[in-house]
Amino acid sequence: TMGGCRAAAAGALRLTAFCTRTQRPLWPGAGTGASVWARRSLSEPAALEPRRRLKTAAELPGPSWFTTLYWLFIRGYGARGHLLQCLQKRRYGPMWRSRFGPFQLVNVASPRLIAQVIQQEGRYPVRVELPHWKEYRDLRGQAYGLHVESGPEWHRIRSVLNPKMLRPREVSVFAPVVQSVVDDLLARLELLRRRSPDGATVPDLAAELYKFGFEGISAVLFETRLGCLQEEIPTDTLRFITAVNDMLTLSDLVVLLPRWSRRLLPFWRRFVQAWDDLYGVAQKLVDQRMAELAAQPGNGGGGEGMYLTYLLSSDRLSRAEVYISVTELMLGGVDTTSNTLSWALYHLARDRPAQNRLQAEVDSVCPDRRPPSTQQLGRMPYLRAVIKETLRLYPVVHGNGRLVSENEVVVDEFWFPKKTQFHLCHYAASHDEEEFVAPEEFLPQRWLQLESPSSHCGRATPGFYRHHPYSFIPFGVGVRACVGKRLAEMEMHLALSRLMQHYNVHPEVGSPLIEPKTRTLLIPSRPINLRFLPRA
Ligand code: HEM
Repeated sequence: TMGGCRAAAAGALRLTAFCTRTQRPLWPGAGTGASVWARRSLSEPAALEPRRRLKTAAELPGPSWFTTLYWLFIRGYGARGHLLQCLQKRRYGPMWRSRFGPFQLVNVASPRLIAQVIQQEGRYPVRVELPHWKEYRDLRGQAYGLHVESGPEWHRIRSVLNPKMLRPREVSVFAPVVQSVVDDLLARLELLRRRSPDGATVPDLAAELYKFGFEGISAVLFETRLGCLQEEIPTDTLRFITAVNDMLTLSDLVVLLPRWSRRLLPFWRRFVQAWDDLYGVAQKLVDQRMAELAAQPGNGGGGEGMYLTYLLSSDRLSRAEVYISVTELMLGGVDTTSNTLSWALYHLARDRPAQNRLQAEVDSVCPDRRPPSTQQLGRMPYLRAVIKETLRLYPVVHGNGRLVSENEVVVDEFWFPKKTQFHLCHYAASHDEEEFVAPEEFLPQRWLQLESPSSHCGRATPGFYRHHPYSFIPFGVGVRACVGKRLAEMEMHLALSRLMQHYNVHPEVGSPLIEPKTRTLLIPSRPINLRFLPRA
């Protein structure tokens, strides 16, 4: 399918583009710099088609900045960015323009259109310019790192980080250390559960799972256990977790506020402080580990050992780049896996048949509560389906970005100049009822081929649950996709399977339904408390 889409996108590019020349861009920023006339060579297939006039961004429907402000601040969509995607899609169709502070956005919310943008993203795709992140890095003289860096420089860093992070075989090297972190998680949940007044409830599960995420990524990076899941949580861990929260909360706000407001309002100062804390903790851990490595005779590189050892021994990153890469990997590893796991458990607790089925699968592959190996995880399709379904309902990255700087982009009958900022509406796409039957329901079985409720005479209706591949891209796609995908999946699969071996999970008595909210990422709007009852 992806090949087909690629061909379709290439076909669209081959069309001769006839755009009306406008003296002044109808939509500020849309036509600047590049010529509005886009002529492309007439190659064979396109020549047969009638000449088509391509429209410009100015012809897209969309709300004014004033209307957006109204939605964000008066109607309360500021913390419900995911629902704003759906609302605007209903109102304007699958592609519309909007403004977010200084950013002019072209929103795309159908998988077909998202695929077209991604397929034209070029060699060095950029998600979004993060001027405030960049400014902070400049202020402190730090390297830019993956999120801020672009072009061949970004690619160089990725090519160092990728090999040991994204190849399944390489990532399975980290399985034993992740298993030991899961041991700690189980012990920690057992302690909390026993200590609670009813002897079962673990309050604010996501908070515990943050520590699991942090310990997991740190164990992989540093080959050292920090003890985040112990009784006494290291102060640096708390500092880091608080700083992640502050930075993510302030990031969207700081970028909207004019510079002059920084002397009057506390936000920029707090944003800088949060980054100082994040970077400071990472730098300290790297330095500690380096001192340990230097003290160990015979441990002089070769890329053996854990991730940091590998990064340092590759010699392709400067020290400053190692610091910022480690900061970013730790940042990526905390909120993402923890919230996804919390939602998965939240739904399993409310869906007894789903939980039974998952437990039965884990028990049959790993009898006697033996911890699963990575090969055994591969034989647990329902486990993987539960995580997928959770990410479909709650994509932590609910909206992604693409700023295509190398070429112009054609999406359906629209032409966009270089440097157009696209907003890829992951949430709207994965909740689209044209793609997913009963999109608001938690139905892990939709990911298992051939299972469908509309089976006829005992035979499943093939394709009942089929969807466009780009309607579900929680980790992004292409060369800029999530670098932590494999590790995140391994962590979530190991933790969830082992939790299922040990506990029956129940909702708190009388607990309300919990909606997600947006705080840069999509997270639960209130703490998820669950009861953990040991399995007989
Ligand atoms: C449930 C777990 C996770 C989800 C859903 C997720 C999702 C994403 C998404 C959607 C992107 C943007 C990709 C794109 O633009 O195409 C991204 C980027 C990134 N993620 Fe993750 N992520 C997860 C876990 C992690 C973990 C555990 C780490 C760290 C080990 C991590 C590190 C990163 C980094 C460093 C980037 C930036 C990559 C670049 O710009 O080149 N993520 N993630």
